[in-house]
Amino acid sequence: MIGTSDRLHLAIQKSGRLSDSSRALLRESGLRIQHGKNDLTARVDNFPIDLMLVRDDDIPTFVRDGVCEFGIVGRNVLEEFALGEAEPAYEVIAELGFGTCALRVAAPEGKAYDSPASLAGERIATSYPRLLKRFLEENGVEATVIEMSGAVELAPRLHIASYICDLVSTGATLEANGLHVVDTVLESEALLVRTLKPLTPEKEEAAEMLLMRIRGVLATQDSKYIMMNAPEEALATIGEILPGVEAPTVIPLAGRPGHFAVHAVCQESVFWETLQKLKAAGASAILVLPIEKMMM
Ligand SMILES: Nc1ncnc2c1ncn2[C@@H]1O[C@H](COP(=O)(O)OP(=O)(O)OP(=O)(O)O)[C@@H](O)[C@H]1O
Ligand SMILES: O=P(O)(O)OC[C@H]1O[C@H](OP(=O)(O)OP(=O)(O)O)[C@H](O)[C@@H]1O
Ligand SMILES: [Mg+2]
Repeated sequence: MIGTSDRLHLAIQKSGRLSDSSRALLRESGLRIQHGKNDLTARVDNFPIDLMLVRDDDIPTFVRDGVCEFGIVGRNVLEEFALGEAEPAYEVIAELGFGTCALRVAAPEGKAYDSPASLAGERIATSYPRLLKRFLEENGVEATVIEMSGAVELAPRLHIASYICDLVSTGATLEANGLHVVDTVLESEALLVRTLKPLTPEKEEAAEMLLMRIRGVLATQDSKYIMMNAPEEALATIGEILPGVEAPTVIPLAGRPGHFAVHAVCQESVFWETLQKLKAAGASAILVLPIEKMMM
């Protein structure tokens, strides 16, 4: 019997860009999320885990201190935090494929930029001072970093800074503010992180079960089950075309000597071009099916 103290704690963003996808990933991993008496925690009724619904900035601290054994947070927030720490504070368990964005340097239209050297002596506004300072240091550039907690895109117009360093996804915010990308400081996506503090055996067991399920969900996201029929002479070529397949299953077709059914799990995207190549190689009746669950 698992008691309350043996429940894991997973910190996710309460409300913002990562919230919906974080919850969706947990739901797909089979976790039934219940809302608690307040909005700051959510209990999972079929797994020994409680969710902590917090500001994303607090997640690295909670994971470092072991208050939460796990957290889902953007690489940008995590690395900015880590640069202020003397020792490693967490382990990255998985890249989650959502919250994709990049920390980029941008300049007003018409402002010249050839290389990081163009930033020398300039003022750059950002909410990520440590990551920006590391980028400047790595490029041997001295510039003034102006820290802002938000609305960084306004800095050039307010004459606070001549460049900005902020998160960009579609680029629409930059464009709306008359700015364009000139360089990249960090590519980011949501990460699952784990504390380095040791867990009790009960928590360790639950943690391993959770990770196996999350890895299974991530593995199915790009994977497809592919089936086709093919003559024997086409089998070798088909094996080379199938993306991300180590060993397809090859089964003789009843009543059709020399013909086989080929089944395989493709762990990479299957494009129309792949199907056309398979057909040209001699495959027929090609089916591509989604995979609902997977445990490796
Ligand atoms: N435009 C974007 N597209 C995709 N992902 C983004 C984008 N902007 C930010 N992100 C990612 O989502 C994370 C959360 O972004 P959000 O804007 O919701 O944070 P926030 O305003 O700091 O929220 P909080 O209130 O939790 O502090 C970012 O740290 C980053 O990893
Ligand atoms: O390139 P885009 O697709 O336009 O996205 C970039 C914007 O998204 C983020 O802000 P967000 O909208 O999350 O608001 P926030 O600054 O209040 O966190 C980021 O700080 C940029 O302002
Ligand atoms: Mg935040």
